[in-house]
Amino acid sequence: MEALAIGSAPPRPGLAAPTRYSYLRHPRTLIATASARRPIAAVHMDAAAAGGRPSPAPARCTRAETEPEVGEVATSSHAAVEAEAAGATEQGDNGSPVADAAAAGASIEGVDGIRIRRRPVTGPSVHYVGPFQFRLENEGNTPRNILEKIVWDKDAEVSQMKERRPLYMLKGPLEAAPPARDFVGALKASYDRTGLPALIAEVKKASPSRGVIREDFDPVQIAQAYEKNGAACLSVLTDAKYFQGSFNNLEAIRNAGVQCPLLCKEFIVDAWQLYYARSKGADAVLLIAAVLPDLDIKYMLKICKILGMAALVEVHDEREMDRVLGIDGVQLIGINNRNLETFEVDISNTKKLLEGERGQLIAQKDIIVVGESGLFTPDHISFVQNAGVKAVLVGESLIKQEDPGKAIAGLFGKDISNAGAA
Ligand SMILES: O=C(O)c1ccccc1NCC(=O)[C@H](O)[C@H](O)COP(=O)(O)O
Repeated sequence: MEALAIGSAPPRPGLAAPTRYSYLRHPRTLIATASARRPIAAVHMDAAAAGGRPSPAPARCTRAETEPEVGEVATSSHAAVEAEAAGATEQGDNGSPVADAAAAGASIEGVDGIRIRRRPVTGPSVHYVGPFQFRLENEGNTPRNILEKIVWDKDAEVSQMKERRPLYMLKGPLEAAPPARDFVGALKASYDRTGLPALIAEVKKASPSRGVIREDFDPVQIAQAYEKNGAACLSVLTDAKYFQGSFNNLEAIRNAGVQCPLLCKEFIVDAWQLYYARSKGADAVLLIAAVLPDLDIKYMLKICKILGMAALVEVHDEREMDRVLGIDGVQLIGINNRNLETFEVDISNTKKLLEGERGQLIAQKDIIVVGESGLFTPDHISFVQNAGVKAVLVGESLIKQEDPGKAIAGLFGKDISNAGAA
C-alpha cells in the first residue's frame, strides 16, 4: 500500500482489492485532477441554508427495524410518515442489508442475489491530502457497468435530497398531493376492454443506451397524446442525469389533468424516494430486483401499500424472477428485455421467464406481467402477449415518432383508444 507511506488514512476493513494511486505513478495527474478541498462542515451548512435542518451526518436510508404493520398504519399514511420522521424507524447509516455488509467491510457482491454492488466497497473514491483532492481508482470503487454507475450516483443524489428535505418536511406535500389512483386496476380494465396488453407509455427524452431520443420534448403534450390514443397508464422518467427526466415533469403531467395513473420511473435505492414520489403525484413506483435485496423490496412494498401506490417489481433473469415470486404481495412484475448492464435487448427474454412452472405460479398468484423494452411492432406485441404478458411498457418506439400518440395505433396494429376500440 504505497500511499500509506505518505500518510493517507488507513484503509477500512475489507480493503481486499489493491488500490492504484495514479497520482504517485503519474505525477502530472496530480495537477490535472487536484481540486481545492471544501470543509465537510461547509457542505452541511449549505444543506441547512437550502432549507433542511443541519444534520450531524447524512442519513442515507430509513428502514423500519420492525417492519411496519400494514394493517396498523394503513388508515393514515401520515402516521407512518410521522413515525419515521420522528426517528422511530431510523436504523444506522443505511439500514440496507447491502449497505450493512459494506459497512462491515464485507464484499457486497451477491448479497441477497442482487447483481450490482450498491456502493463502492473499498472506501471513498475521493481522497484528500491537505487541500488536494484525488480520485483513487481501483476495482472496488470503479463501477463495473452502467447500472452500477447509475445506482452509485443515485445514492449520492438521494443523500443530498434527503438532507434538503428530510422526511418530516414531506409531510405537508404528502397531505397536499393529489390522491393515488389505481394503477393495477387501470391495466386490468384496459386489457379487458381491448383484449390486448395494456399500454404503459413512457415519457422518455433520453437514455444511456440511445442518447437523446427526442429533441422536441414537451412532457405534458406527449402525455396527453398518449392518453388520448389509448394508453392505460404512463411511465414518467424522473432521473435527470441519465434520462433528462425530472420530478417537475411528473408533477406537471399530474397537474395537467391527465387521468392515466403515473409510474414514477426512477432508480429507487432508499425508502425516502417512495414518499417523495408520492408527494409529486406518483401512483406507482419501479423497484428493480437487480438493485434491491429481497428485504428492501418487502419493506418498500409495505410502504407503497401504506401510501396507496402500486409497485412494478422489475426482473431480468430467472434468478430475479424466482426471488420476486417468493415475495408476498407482489401484484406487478416487469420483465425487462433490456439487460441494464450491457444494454442488449432481446424480447425472447419475456418468453423464457414465463415458461413452465414460473408461468403457472404467476397465474396462480394472479400477478400481472409487464413486458418491458424493445417493443416496436405489432408482431412484438403479439409475441409477448402469447408469452403471457397482460401489459407492456414502451418508450423509444413511440417517443421517436413525429406523433407519439398516433404511433400507438402503429405499434398495436389498430386503434386502441376508447373511440377506436369501441
Ligand atoms: O433505456 C435505457 O437505455 C436504460 C439504460 C439503463 C437502465 C435503464 C434503461 N431503461 C429503462 C427501461 O427499462 C426503458 O426505459 C423501458 O423499459 C422502455 O424501453 P424502450 O421501449 O426500449 O424505450
